[in-house]
Amino acid sequence: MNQDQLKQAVAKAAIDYIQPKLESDSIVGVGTGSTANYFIDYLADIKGQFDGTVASSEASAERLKSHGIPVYDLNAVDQVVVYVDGADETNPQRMLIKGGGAALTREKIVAAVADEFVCIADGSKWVDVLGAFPLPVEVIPMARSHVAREIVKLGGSPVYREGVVTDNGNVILDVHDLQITDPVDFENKLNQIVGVVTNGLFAARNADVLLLGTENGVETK
Ligand SMILES: O=C[C@H](O)[C@H](O)[C@H](O)COP(=O)(O)O
Repeated sequence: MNQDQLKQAVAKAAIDYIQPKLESDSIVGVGTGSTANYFIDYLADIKGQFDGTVASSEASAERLKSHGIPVYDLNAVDQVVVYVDGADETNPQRMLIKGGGAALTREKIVAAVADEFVCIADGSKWVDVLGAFPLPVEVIPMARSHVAREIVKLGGSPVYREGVVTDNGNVILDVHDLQITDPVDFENKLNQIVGVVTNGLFAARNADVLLLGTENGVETK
């Protein structure tokens, strides 16, 4: 199977995983990216088995609405029963790097609210040590140079993602040359830099379940 087929396989597996947990008043958290897009398309097949969704990006909200799936403001819901999203990297502890599509902050918010976080990823995302994928950091625009200098002090090489503005009106620095041996510590250190909104490490709040697409099928980690 190619990478696209693996993404479809894990998206379908996520539907099978969440379906028994859904009730007529359930709210499903929906992530962002190409794998999440497959999940959205499969979710359309079971609409009516849950109330609606909250989305981690404007793009996902639009895709959900195009399928006739209700999308709620997160402030208007009491509970998100499950959050399903892709990742750019995952380690064996289900700690993740996310934000390749610049949606990391809203993704982290929905993940924080959700009772359960199900990550769906093709096998190319599996690593022993996080950091080969440049770590996205969302930054308030006026703090960009300050944050970049502070990241250099932490041993990273920040690169401004030209032309990208997040759904929150901010910019992204992608941090290269990392080998993140203590993800919770590094996530916290980055978040303490003034001007950082958040970073793409999902370590303090890792995924509860990982559905990993491999040549041998979808493995549950
Ligand atoms: O900001 C984007 C998200 O974190 C995505 O979940 C991540 O980049 C993975 O995207 P894809 O499923 O397209 O590989």
